[in-house]
Amino acid sequence: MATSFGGPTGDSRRGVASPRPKGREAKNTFCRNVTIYGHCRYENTCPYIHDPSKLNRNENMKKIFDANTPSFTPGPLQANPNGNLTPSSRSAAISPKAANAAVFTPKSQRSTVSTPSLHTKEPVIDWHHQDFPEFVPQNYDGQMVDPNAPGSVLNYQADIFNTPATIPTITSAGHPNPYVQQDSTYYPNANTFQSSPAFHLYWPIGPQPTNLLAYQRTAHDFFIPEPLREELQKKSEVARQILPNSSLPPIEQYYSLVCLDTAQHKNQSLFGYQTWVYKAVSNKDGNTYALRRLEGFRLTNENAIRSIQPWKRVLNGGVVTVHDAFTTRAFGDSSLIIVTDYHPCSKSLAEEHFKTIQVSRFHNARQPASTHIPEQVIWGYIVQIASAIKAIHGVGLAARLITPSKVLITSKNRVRLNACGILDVVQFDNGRTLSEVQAEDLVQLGRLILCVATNNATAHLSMPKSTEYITRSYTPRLKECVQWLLNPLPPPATPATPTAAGPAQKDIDTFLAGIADQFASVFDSTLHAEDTLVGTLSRELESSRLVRLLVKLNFINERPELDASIPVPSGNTATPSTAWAETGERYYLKLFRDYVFHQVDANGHPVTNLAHVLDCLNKLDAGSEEKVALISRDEQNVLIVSYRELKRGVESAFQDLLKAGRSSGR
Ligand SMILES: Nc1ncnc2c1ncn2[C@@H]1O[C@H](COP(=O)(O)OP(=O)(O)OP(=O)(O)O)[C@@H](O)[C@H]1O
Repeated sequence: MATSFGGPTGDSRRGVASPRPKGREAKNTFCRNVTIYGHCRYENTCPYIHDPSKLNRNENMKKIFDANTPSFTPGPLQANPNGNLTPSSRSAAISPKAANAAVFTPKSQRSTVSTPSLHTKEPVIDWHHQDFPEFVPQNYDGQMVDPNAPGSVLNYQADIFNTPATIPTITSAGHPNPYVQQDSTYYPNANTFQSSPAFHLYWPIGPQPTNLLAYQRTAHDFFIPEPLREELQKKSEVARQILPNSSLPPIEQYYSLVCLDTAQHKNQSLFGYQTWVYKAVSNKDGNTYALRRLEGFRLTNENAIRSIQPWKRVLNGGVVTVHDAFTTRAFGDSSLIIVTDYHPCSKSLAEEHFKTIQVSRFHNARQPASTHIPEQVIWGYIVQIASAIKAIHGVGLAARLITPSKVLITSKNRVRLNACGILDVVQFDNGRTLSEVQAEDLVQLGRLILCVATNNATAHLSMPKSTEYITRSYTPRLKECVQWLLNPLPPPATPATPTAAGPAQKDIDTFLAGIADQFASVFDSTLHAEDTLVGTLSRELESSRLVRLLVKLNFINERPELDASIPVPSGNTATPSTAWAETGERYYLKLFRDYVFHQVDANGHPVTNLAHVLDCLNKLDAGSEEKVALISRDEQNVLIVSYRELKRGVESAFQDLLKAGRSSGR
């Protein structure tokens, strides 16, 4: 393709020199760079005329520079009683239908600048214009229409903090969502997006990286950070993994079981049964769940299995949500199945912090890993688990199993209590009171912290050694916290210990009050993490918006089967039309595609500039009034259109496609 951004408009972005005019032509031809950009970079060498007074007023010139020719400059906006800003004078504004009157005929050999004109005598292109409600950005120019005085305009730019009450709602009415205007087959549930923010304020939220060089910033600025992308993709991949020749049977509505628990040695001491953990997909909702199977469990009391019901209502960020419990014979025995949320790529605290070594052929043991765990990480665990315990105790339950192998790390420093509710079923009649098992939760938390901090799964069995390690490696605050949790009775009150905050009792509320300062610090870290994620999300929002636009453009551009015509239904009968031919609005779009993606530099080398692409697509999506010079592939014609007209063309063409698709019953 001989795409070049030359011609008299060659002054444009790529700085390509004008092609040589033929003979006398230049003498009477006004330079298009001046017409389009107001100046010509190559004035010294460019053979075209740059001073309008020197121009021969022949017929041709009159046609281009006729004073009566309406200009593209939008007229001043005026507020109408509905609160919309509209052109003050119809004649001064460009009607969207002006695009219909484009004199541009790409197949012709004319080489003059074709400026859409309302007074053109050229035959009107067969453009099946649709009457779409066009999105007109409103209320962004510091001007708002005063609802109390229709027609008057408020200026709220001066003090945005003091005027919101007087600003008419910047809500769904003031910030129409681009997706709402789309056809519902393309954007199902489009109406649910009503309250999304202004879509044409394409400015990244949050701090900008300043110490990066331009070439380093491009991808970094626009896309999701690499580690996060990798983590999310890995999780998605793991969640979708299946075993093609698996012999595991489907259980109830759960199928595609994959065993997550690959350890040969099964620890039966926690539940009293051999356990297995599977990932499975539910055919009811398509979601993936974790199923824990207790092999050989026999249900002797119907009420036991019902004790899982209150756990379904524990929805806490620190607890792996429990969904169901039932018994099954699908494995050839009688097994208890507990269904919980599945967290792909998660590890238990034991897997993370204790190394597993094979002691004998049948027995593995967890050994200390060598790494020292930073105190902030430990406080993060304490705060998250304590808040989970608070939620559990708050509904009259007890976690009952807070051990390193049953606390899951689901993402960086995010922990959740796993296997909750299982002991309530399997030890239903054990006769322990609620306060006993709740007090036991605090002791188990103390033990867990001790083991994790010392990197030793059996640290609680050698207390003096472990306490000495904690004294050496961590602050007295952490040591006091662990001691308070482990002691059966509260220790003597000191200002730093939780007992200082209340009466001498040992419950989760007293503990939370005692570690309030750590809560504040963990909460602050969480807020920072959230800010970062929201910033990332806002970037991805832009990406997803542009993907939709790109998909639309690609639906429209150069459809081979529609190159000559497309059946456009008129009334009930489909009539053939030439609307898809390259003389309609699609021709603009095709040239626009060249302008965005197929630019070449002065040497004819491809330009792959992501910023240029994003800039153009953002303007197209916003329907900006800015004009763009599109050059035909044979370089003989230049077409000047605004992004707004291009956007209208995209909408119109896309609607035609949807109608054609529906009429063919697809
Ligand atoms: N809800 C879940 N979502 C994702 N993975 C899970 C879930 N529950 C457990 N797992 C994973 O399944 C594996 C086995 O879990 P399990 O609780 O049996 O731990 P374990 O280390 O085998 O403990 P034990 O020593 O008691 O056998 C672990 O790797 C754990 O990360």
